Order: sequence, then structure tokens, then C-alpha cells
Amino acid sequence: MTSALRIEGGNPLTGEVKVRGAKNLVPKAMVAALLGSTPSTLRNVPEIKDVQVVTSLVELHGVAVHNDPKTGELTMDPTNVSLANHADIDAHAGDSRIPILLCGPLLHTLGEAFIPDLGGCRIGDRPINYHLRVLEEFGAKVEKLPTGISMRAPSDGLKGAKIHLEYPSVGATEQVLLAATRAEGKTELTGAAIEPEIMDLIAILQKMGAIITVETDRQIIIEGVDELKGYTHTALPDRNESASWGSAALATGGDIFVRGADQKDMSTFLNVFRKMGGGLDIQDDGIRFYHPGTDLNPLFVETNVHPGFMTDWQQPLVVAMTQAQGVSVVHETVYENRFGFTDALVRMGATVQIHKDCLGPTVCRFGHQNFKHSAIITGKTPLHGADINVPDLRGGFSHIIAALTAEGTSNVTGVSVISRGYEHFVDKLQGLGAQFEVLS
Ligand SMILES: CC(=O)N[C@H]1[C@@H](OP(=O)(O)OP(=O)(O)OC[C@H]2O[C@@H](n3ccc(=O)[nH]c3=O)[C@H](O)[C@@H]2O)O[C@H](CO)[C@@H](O)[C@@H]1O
Ligand SMILES: C=C(OP(=O)(O)O)C(=O)O
Repeated sequence: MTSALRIEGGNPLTGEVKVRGAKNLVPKAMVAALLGSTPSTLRNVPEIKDVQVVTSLVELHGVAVHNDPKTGELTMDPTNVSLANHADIDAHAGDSRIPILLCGPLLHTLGEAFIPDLGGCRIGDRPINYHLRVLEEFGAKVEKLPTGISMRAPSDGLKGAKIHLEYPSVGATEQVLLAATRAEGKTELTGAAIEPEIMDLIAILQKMGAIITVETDRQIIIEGVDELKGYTHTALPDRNESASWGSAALATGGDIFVRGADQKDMSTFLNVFRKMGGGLDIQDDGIRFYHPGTDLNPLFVETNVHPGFMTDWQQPLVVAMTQAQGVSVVHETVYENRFGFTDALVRMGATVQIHKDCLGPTVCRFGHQNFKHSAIITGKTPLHGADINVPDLRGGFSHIIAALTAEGTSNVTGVSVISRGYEHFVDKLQGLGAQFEVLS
């Protein structure tokens, strides 16, 4: 896996890339397969690290997995699910956020579960208090161990519950869905997240035999059933990867057709992109994102839960904002610490100031807590090459775009983290005409 690149910037990225299934759906669809009594087939599966991690975790639990990375078809046979060795599970500590979602399916199937310490991007504290409370409300007994978390279902199984989430957490909503579908009785969830990836997970669970009703006002009702079967499903495309390539086109003055990008789950991003002056050509099989050749407009953006501006779109777009004429503001309301990546942009010549105040109409959870969660970006500033060690998935992709936008040479290390969510990104960069050398 590529870990360091020497990038020669200053050339627009032009050409075509293809996106496949969403990083924020595919691993969860794999977890859902554990709930079935028969095999499942998932299509449009990308070759990303999070898929490898979940493959290994479900294999350790006795699921037979067959993956054809070329066609993107992955089959999972859960008929022999069994307990896994804690040490083997622990080897995945810090790899991804998905293991916590294995709890519901394992509690149903085996009556107990053990999961390692979670990973994922370090963009805030990322507590799991909602997840653990949800599992307890279904009747699970949860025990935190020095490494990992262990839990047990009551002898008569998990029971449906009335659950309210104070914040519409994506993961906690998925936790409820995966635990409730086979729990006894009805579950009423209020304060649910309604991201497109959650709707796709609901579609999968419905194919398996679940009864889930999405009501107005973030309310989801799940009527538990005794048995679920396997599913066949094509994962929805990755709207976050698609938006990232859009931002890359804008920042580098390029022109990229993102095959597979789907307008309907990206409309908030597309509005922002257009208001910045970016060119769009929206087609049935993808979206062309291009720099119009004239000045880009500065903009105010506030990240939020769906249907708001997705937080994972923010970091690559900030790089494009450094190339807009005037003052842009980004108020991050989902994570308290998602602007660390801007330090490297400043070293490259960008003018970015980070503030503790809520610089936007929403008074968010972080406003009174001293978290630096608003950014003011003043452009247009030429960027120059620098040595960068990437911090996380989206921050890392942003640094690659910044290095490609900059004049001169950048040495970028730690890039392997990007493959957690961007498949074949080095090949894709090459196909778009990026000038770089793989150092290791
Ligand atoms: C693998 C995956 O799908 N990751 C996505 C998922 O992350 P993830 O599911 O981890 O994100 P959440 O929606 O749960 O987190 C949103 C907010 O809720 C807080 N929170 C969450 C759970 C909890 O138990 N307690 C708590 O306080 C978090 O700290 C954060 O401030 O949704 C995020 C928000 O769209 C995206 O940025 C991530 O790309
Ligand atoms: C924050 C992200 O992912 P994760 O939740 O997997 O860390 C992301 O995809 O930008």
C-alpha cells in the first residue's frame, strides 16, 4: 500500500474517475448479513481498507466471505456464525468505527459479543455513549474491559424499546436498526439520523424481511421479526468520494467527470459548488465538475446532519476555498475538532484562521466549549509545496489536493490512511494527470 508521495503541483486534474459503493454503507451492509439465516450478496463493493477490516472481523466470527474486487461482488454466508477469540478481535483495535455495529447481530445470533477499541478519524472525541445506552435499552449487559467491550444478551433475547437520541448520530441510528429488527416487539426511535446511507441500510434490512417504517420528524418504527433471510443489493454510490473529486477539480482548476456520482444524494453539495462558481454537468451516469476559468466566489458553509452540508465534504472544499476571491467561512457543527488539517494549508501559504465561536446562524453544541470549530478562509492565495504528514482520511485527501494545487514539490507521508475510504486513489490521480512519484 502506498504510504508516501512526492507531488509536483500546479497542474489541473482532468479526466474521468469512477466511484463505487459508499464507504459509509458497505461495511454496515456486511454487518447486516450476520442477521440473515441464508447467504447475502452485496454489489458495487469498493476495494477500501474498511471493507478488509470488516471482512476479517466477520470471518473471525465464522462467516464465509467471497469477494471479487474486480466485479465488486461480495458474498457472505453466515450459516456457521461462532464466537471469536478475543485476542484475534483485539488485533483490529483502532482500525475502524464499524466493530461497535457488530454488537446487535452477534447478541441475537450468539447471545454475546466482544468488540475491540474503535478507530476512525480523530476529528473529535467520538464517544460511544449512545451506542452503549441503546444496547442496554434492548436489555444487553455491557462490560468495559481494559481492552475492548464485552456484552451479553438476556437469556430470553433482546427486547424492543423506546429510544431517543439527543443528537441524530449516524452510528447510533444504525445500532438501533441492527439491534431492533430481530428484537422481540416494537422499537420506536426518535431523534434518528436519516443520511442516505442509513436509508440504504433500511432498504437492505427490508429485503431481508425486516419491518421498518420511516416516519416524519426523525422517527423510525421497527417491528421485530423472528427471522431474517440473506439479501442481494447494490450499494449506493459514495457521495463523499464524489464530492471530494469535485473539490479537487475546483481547487486545481481542473475538469473531472465522476462516473457513478448520483445527483439526488448530493444536492446540498452541488448547490454550494455552483454558488462558488464551479461548473456542473449532471448526467444520469455521473457528474462532471469543472473550474469555469473565472474567479471562484467565497462562501459561507455550515456543516450539519442530512440533509445539511455533510461534514465529510468540508475538508476538501476548504482547499478550493483557498482559491476563491474573498472571505469564506465554514462552521463545523458535527465534530468539535475537524480543522487540524488546516495547519498544513497555512504552511503552504493559505490564510486560514480557526475560531472557537459559532461563526454561523446555528448555535451548535461546541459554541460554549472552547472547541476551535469555525474557520475563516481568505483567498485567493497561491499555495507552495511543503512536507506534510496526513492526519486522517478527508484531511489527507485535502492535503493531496493542496499539494496538487501548489506550485513546487510536496512530500506527503502517511497517505495509506486515505485508502480507508478512497479506492485506488493513487491510480485515479495518475489517470487524472497528476504529477507525482511514489516514494514508498
Ligand atoms: C463509518 C461512518 O459511517 N462514518 C460516518 C458516521 O460517523 P459516526 O456514525 O461515527 O458519526 P455520528 O453521526 O455518530 O457522530 C456525530 C456526532 O455525534 C456524537 N456522538 C456519536 C455517538 C455517540 O455515542 N455519542 C456522541 O456524542 C459524535 O461525537 C459526533 O459529534 O457519520 C458521520 C457524520 O455524518 C460521518 O462524518 C462519518 O463519515
Ligand atoms: C469521519 C469519517 O469516517 P469514519 O467515521 O470512518 O472515521 C469520514 O469518512 O470522513
